Amino acid sequence: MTLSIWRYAHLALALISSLFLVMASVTGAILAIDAVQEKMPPYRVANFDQLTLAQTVPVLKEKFSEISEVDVDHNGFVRLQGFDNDGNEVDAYINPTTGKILGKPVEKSAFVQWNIALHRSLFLKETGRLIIGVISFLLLLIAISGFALVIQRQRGMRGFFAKVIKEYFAQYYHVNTGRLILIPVMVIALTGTYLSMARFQLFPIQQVEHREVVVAEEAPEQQKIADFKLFKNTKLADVKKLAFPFAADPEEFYSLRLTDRELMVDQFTGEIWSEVKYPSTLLLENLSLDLHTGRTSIIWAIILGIACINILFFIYSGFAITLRRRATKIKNRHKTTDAEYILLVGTENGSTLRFANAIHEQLNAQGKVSYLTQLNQYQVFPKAKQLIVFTSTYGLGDPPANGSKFLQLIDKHPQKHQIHFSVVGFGSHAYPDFCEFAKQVDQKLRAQSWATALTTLHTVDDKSASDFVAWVKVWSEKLGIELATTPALYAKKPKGLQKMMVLDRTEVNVEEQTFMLTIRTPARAKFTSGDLLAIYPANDNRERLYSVAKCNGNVQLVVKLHEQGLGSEYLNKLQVGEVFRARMVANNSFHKPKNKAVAMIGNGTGIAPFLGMLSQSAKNSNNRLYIGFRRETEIIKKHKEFLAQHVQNHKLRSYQIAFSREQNHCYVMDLIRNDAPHLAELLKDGGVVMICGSLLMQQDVEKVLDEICLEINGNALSFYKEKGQLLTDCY
Ligand SMILES: Cc1cc2nc3c(=O)[nH]c(=O)nc-3n(C[C@H](O)[C@H](O)[C@H](O)COP(=O)(O)O)c2cc1C
Repeated sequence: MTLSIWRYAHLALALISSLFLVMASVTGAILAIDAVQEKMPPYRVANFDQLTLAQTVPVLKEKFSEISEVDVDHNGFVRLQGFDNDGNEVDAYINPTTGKILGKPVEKSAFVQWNIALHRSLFLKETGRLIIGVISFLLLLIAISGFALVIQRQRGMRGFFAKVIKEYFAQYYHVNTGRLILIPVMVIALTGTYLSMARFQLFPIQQVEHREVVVAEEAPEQQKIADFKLFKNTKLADVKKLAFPFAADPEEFYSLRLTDRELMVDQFTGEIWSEVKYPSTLLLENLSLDLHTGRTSIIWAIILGIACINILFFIYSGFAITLRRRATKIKNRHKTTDAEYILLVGTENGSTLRFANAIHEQLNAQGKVSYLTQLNQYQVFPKAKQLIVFTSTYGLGDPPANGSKFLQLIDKHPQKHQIHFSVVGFGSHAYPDFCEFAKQVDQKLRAQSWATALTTLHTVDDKSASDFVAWVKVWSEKLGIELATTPALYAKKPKGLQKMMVLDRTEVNVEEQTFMLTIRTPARAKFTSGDLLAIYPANDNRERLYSVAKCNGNVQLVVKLHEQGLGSEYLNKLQVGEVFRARMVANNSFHKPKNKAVAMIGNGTGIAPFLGMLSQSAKNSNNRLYIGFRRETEIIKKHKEFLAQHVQNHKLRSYQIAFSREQNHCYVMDLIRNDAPHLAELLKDGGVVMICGSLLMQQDVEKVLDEICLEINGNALSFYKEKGQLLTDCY
């Protein structure tokens, strides 16, 4: 319940303020760059922090005939206005130890000034400033509610910086960067709010007023400025401005502005005539300005810039999370009161709803009266025969947002007749309380007099379609209802499909029923031989995977055409020049290791990745190939040519081909047995065996290899498997 309040508050505030926040963040990031750039010119002298007024003022007085004021800015740059000894007007940054002119002050560019105006007031003067003030305050509330959400997600303050479990990109980085950048964002929001409040004079204004001073008519004797006690004790770094007396008149004095007070100082004796401390509101305003603009520290200015860019990312990822939660809509054809199958869903991020919806749609398609709704919509279902609860778990075994009231509702609305129920829990073993809420629901329903369990509690780990199918099988069998049991049907729809084009193809070989395809991938598709090409032949979520060879930068497939084979028939229909959508799937466990001796073993279409690996091999690689086919067909003659060519250019040491249906009935296992001493030595010396092809061949090959290893090396094949020396990709 509390989770929902924080979440809705966080979302509502973000919705209201997002447009303004985008503007404020973009301009804020630009101004942060400007703050960093401003510090680049080398006008700050090396010993600036140690210098006192007593060291500086006498030097300047000597160098310049007249000085009206000396300003020290937040960068530690000293600016002097006055006249030099030749009577020329001076307004420049100077070296406070020598009086040397270092550079001219430069006005901020029109672009930066435009950004400042937009950032401060949206070009709307006072109205704009008010809006910006409110937005700053909203940002503070967003940061606070975000902080509360992270604490809840991480189960308390202690786990605040504990590992975040990655569900998907937007969620993972929203939380991760959120907790890192929280403090700068809070500082930006708090200081922005304070500056606006000060601007609108929401704090009592205290004027800085000096007391009346009675001045002697005769000027006292001029003391040495370097001996003025106040000047000796005042560091240049604490000075904001020193205004010089106009003339050697006793009524004229030094006006000294420090960070926290203002002083009037006698020009002849250095005595303090009057001293006024700044009110705390003004000090706070200055501090807010320092923190909000990063004007005093280059590192802080950089952090502020990063925080501004991060706010933009928060806005994107926050809305991406929200859209994802709302993506799956519930559609019911029947009324609650008529429904015989009641499907209740508890979901936070929408994935559980996807599974429930798949069952709901199948029941509807079979003419069953099904009703799908959220856990919190639980009520009396007058015609219900079957009740199914699909629910995820969050926090400490807590319900998802839309199931917060469910357990109480069960007590509140007892059903009026006997109903069968079944509970499917969705969770993740990455969390300690695996499917805890589903367990509570199951127990609660078991305790109801009107409820009879149709199945035991089933759990689904990490949205696993095969876990879900295990429940589908049990439930549908008990009721005699036919439901799909192919996991791919319940798996998530593929994303990131890319356009690929068929460059070349061979005809299907009558004997072996195989053909080869050469496919061009988009430039951004990164892959290597041994990776998989995933195709979606029926344009649904049914996926078919093929091992690929990378030849001349293109994908090369060797496909066996199966009768009624969804994938192979689809590929066979593709013509040269045709474009289709697919994606590359990295298959890291079947990449050819570099700089190692490799024995490639396979049968039939299993040759495909090896062709690519040989193409990609360096010269003098220690590769050997053992491959089995039924008969010597045209395609295999082409393979032979390719292999002979690679032996010639030293990418392949040797190759052996077994034909099972030719006269001598040779199998891959026979080739391996014949080469037993070499294979045993290869494994002993750290070489790698790669197997690709049918599962049956893999079993047989592994059996033979095991015998060889035991006999010659004294170790079982499992010994080398554990060391990662056996890589397989069989189907
Ligand atoms: C912040 C957070 C907390 C979670 N806590 C648990 C938990 O305590 N137990 C559990 O089994 N799964 C937990 N999960 C995993 C989800 O229950 C699981 O991913 C589920 O499939 C999500 O379903 P939904 O998308 O329908 O909400 C948690 C996930 C997140 C993001």
